[in-house]
Amino acid sequence: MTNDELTTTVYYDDDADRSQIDDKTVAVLGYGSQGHAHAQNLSDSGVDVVVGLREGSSSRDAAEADGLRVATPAEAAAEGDIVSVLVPDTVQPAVFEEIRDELEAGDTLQFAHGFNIHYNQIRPPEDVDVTMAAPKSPGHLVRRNYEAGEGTPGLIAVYQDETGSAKEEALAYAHAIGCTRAGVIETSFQEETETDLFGEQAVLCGGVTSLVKQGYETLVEAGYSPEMAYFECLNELKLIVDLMYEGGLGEMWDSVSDTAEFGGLTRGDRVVDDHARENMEEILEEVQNGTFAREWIAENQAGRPSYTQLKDREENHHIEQVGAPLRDLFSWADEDEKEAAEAPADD
Ligand SMILES: NC(=O)C1=CN([C@@H]2O[C@H](COP(=O)(O)OP(=O)(O)OC[C@H]3O[C@@H](n4cnc5c(N)ncnc54)[C@H](O)[C@@H]3O)[C@@H](O)[C@H]2O)C=CC1
Ligand SMILES: CC(=O)[C@](C)(O)C(=O)O
Ligand SMILES: [Mg+2]
Ligand SMILES: [Mg+2]
Repeated sequence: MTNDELTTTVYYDDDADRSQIDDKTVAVLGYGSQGHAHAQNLSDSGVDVVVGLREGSSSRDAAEADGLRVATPAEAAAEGDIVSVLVPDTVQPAVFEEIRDELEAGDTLQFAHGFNIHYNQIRPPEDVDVTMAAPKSPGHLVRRNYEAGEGTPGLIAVYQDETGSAKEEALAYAHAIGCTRAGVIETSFQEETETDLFGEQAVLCGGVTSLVKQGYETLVEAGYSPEMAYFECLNELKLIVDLMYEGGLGEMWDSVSDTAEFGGLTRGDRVVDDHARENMEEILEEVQNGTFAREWIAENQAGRPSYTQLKDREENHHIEQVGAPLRDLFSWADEDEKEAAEAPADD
C-alpha cells in the first residue's frame, strides 16, 4: 500500500521545511525520558537548545554533561522561540505559570502529549502557537534510534495557529528530533490524548504487564519453576513483539510453529475475551469523559498515595525478584561480547 492509498498522509524528511526551526531557539523544559531525547536530538540536528530545569534539579548535571546550556524554566522560556514542555504532565500547569509571562507573541508552546491542553489544565495565551510533536515511543528509544541514524514514528498536531505556520514548524521540529525519518502523522490534541491514554492503559503498559503477570503466576502456582515462567511469559515476549513490529501479526505467525499458531488462534480470545473488550470500552469512556484525568489530577493533589502503593507492589512482584538475577546472567553474555570486541586483534 503506497502513501497515496493510505487513508492518512504520512510525512517524511523531505516534507519538512527546516527553515521553520533552524534560526530559532528551542527551550526544552525537563530533561527526563522525552526531554533528554528532544534536547540532544534537536542540538545534534543543529538547532539552538537551552534546557529549562529547576535550581538544584538532579537533571542539571546530566544536561550540562551532554553539552547543553541549562537555565531555569523561566530563563529558558524567555530565550526560547519554541518552548517544549517536557516536564511531567502533572506539574505542567505549575511550570506553565512560571513561564507564562516569558512567552512573546508569535512564540510556540510545544508539547509531546496533549493532556493539559485537552483537559483545560493549561489555557495558553491567544498570541502564541500551540503545537505538538509527539514521538510514539519511549524517550530513550527516541534518542537511541536517532543516534543510530534512524527515527521513531511521531504525531504532530496544531491547537492554535497564531502565526499561520504552526504546522510547518511542528513538522520541522519532528524532523529535528528524528521522527520524520520513520514517518509522522497529523492528528489533533484530542485524538492524541485519548488514544495515547487508552493505549498505555489498556494495551502497552497496563494490559501487557497484567497479561505477563497473570501468565507467570498461573505457571508458578501450578508448580513450574519461576525461571521457566519468566522466560516463557516475559523474556520471549520481546522476541515475539519484535516480529510483529517488523512485519505485522503475520510475520510473527509465520515464524512461530503451526502448533503455536493453532494454539494461539484458538485460545487467545479465551484469555482476552468479550469481557476484556467490555473493560477496554469502559476504560476508553473514562478517558473520553475525563474520569481518568480527574482521578490522576486528584491523586497528585493528594500526594500520590495510591500511585506510591501500586508502584511498591509492582516493584516487589515475584517476577521482578526472579528476573533481576536472570537478566544479570544475560548481561554476563554482553560483558563477554564486550571483552571480545575490545581485545586486540590476534594479527
Ligand atoms: N516517557 C515517554 O516516553 C513519553 C512521554 N510523553 C510526554 O512527555 C512529557 C514528559 O514526560 P516524561 O519525559 O516521561 O517525563 P519524566 O518524568 O521522564 O521527566 C520529567 C523531567 O522534568 C523535570 N521536572 C520535574 N518536575 C519539574 C518542575 N516542577 N520544574 C521543572 N522541571 C521539572 C525532571 O527533572 C525531569 O527532567 C509528558 O507530557 C509525557 O506525557 C510523550 C510520549 C512518550
Ligand atoms: C511511551 C509512551 O508513548 C507512553 C506510554 O504514552 C508514555 O510514556 O506516556
Ligand atoms: Mg504514548
Ligand atoms: Mg503517554
